[in-house]
Amino acid sequence: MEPGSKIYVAGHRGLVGSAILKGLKKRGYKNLLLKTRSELDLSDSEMVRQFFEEQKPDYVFLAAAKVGGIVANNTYRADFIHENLMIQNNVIHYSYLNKVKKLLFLGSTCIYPKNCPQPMKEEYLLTDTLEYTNEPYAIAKIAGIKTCESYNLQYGTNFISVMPTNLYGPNDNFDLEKSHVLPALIRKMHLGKALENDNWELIKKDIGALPIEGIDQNSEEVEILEKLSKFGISKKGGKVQVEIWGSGKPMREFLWSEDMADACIFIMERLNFKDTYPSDTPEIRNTHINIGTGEDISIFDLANLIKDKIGFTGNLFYNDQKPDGTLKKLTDVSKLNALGWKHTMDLPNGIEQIYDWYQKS
Ligand SMILES: NC(=O)C1=CN([C@@H]2O[C@H](COP(=O)(O)OP(=O)(O)OC[C@H]3O[C@@H](n4cnc5c(N)ncnc54)[C@H](OP(=O)(O)O)[C@@H]3O)[C@@H](O)[C@H]2O)C=CC1
Ligand SMILES: C[C@H]1O[C@H](OP(=O)(O)OP(=O)(O)OC[C@H]2O[C@@H](n3cnc4c(=O)[nH]c(N)nc43)[C@H](O)[C@@H]2O)[C@@H](O)[C@@H](O)C1=O
Repeated sequence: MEPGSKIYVAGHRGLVGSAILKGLKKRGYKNLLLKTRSELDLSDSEMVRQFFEEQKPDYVFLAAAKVGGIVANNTYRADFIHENLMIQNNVIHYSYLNKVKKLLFLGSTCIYPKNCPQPMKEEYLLTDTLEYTNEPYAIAKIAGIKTCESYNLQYGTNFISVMPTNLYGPNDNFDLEKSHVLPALIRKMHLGKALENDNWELIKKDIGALPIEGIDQNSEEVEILEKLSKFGISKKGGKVQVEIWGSGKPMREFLWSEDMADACIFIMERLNFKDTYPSDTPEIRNTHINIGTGEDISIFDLANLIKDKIGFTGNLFYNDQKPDGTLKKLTDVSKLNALGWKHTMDLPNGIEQIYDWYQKS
């Protein structure tokens, strides 16, 4: 990429897109093409066609998608497969027709088989059945990787796919039901601590800044308390309890979003699709690159780490009526590390930074 290249970041207000935008600006890229969802709905093929024909971007970071945590994936199954297929089909196809020089597509480690050997190497994709809770999303993402691969092989495009682990950072989704575990636990324990201190000003400020479905910040405190308990934050006999979904046993690997963005830009600046493809097998399963830290932590330990960092002193209750999902999905990052990239942010520091960010925003 040249300093003046026209670079389109799709989804630039989301967790990953905003970090990519920040990273590109930091490196001096100035010709950045940005559209909000209301300006350009990427699931609308006519709008996408017009946009690419008019704007002719040189490079595309495809960070727009329908994204959510385990319960959102399991509940809105049709939306996750439909919207993701629409967005990626439109963006990839019109990138090809308009001669985009390079495109980066984002998969996710949850699309490896449910019982994948650990750590997960790139070639383990499509070797076994998927985790049920996110199967529709995973199938859309696998289709995205295979779309890029097929356009490269048939049309000679230069579309690269990466496979990020669970991400967190500024501009994450802090919804109590639809978000991923790390932002959800930050918010639940932040509210739990406020409840321990009877800090209703803070609780109402939090709900005002980021509405919780069905809760009016101006309601009576007893009513707010009753409704918060439906989201797993409750107070009984003076003791506050925060609910953790599942058994606490699943292991997850967490990568700071700005490290993820750095890896994406690193790959776009240095690699072509051929560098990421195996040269010796007709059965291509590993045309993508894992992005992660190579280290994981149990949800139990994560919850206690967040509890300590926030200073919440109440109880944690493990609700086995909520799904655990995949028990382990640790990336093998040797391919990326061998290219010279490694993450910089460790989890304890990342949690401190994201909690700071959350309190200020
Ligand atoms: N978060 C994670 O832990 C992981 C994420 N990924 C992948 O990274 C990518 C980005 O995810 P993340 O940043 O977390 O997601 P976010 O939900 O934070 O951001 C997604 C972005 O996509 C935009 N978007 C969604 N639908 C449309 C549409 N129809 N038209 C235009 N824009 C749209 C959203 O816009 P708006 O805000 O206006 O709705 C938002 O800016 C995804 O491909 C995801 O699968 C992979 C692994 C883990
Ligand atoms: C990134 C990845 O994200 C999704 O997969 P996931 O890793 O299972 O996502 P998660 O962050 O929602 O949960 C991780 C673990 O944590 C537990 N857990 C505890 N308490 C809360 C809680 O309060 N909220 C959430 N969300 N999870 C909780 C939860 O039960 C699970 O065991 C995919 O669907 C897929 O879309 C994908 O790509």
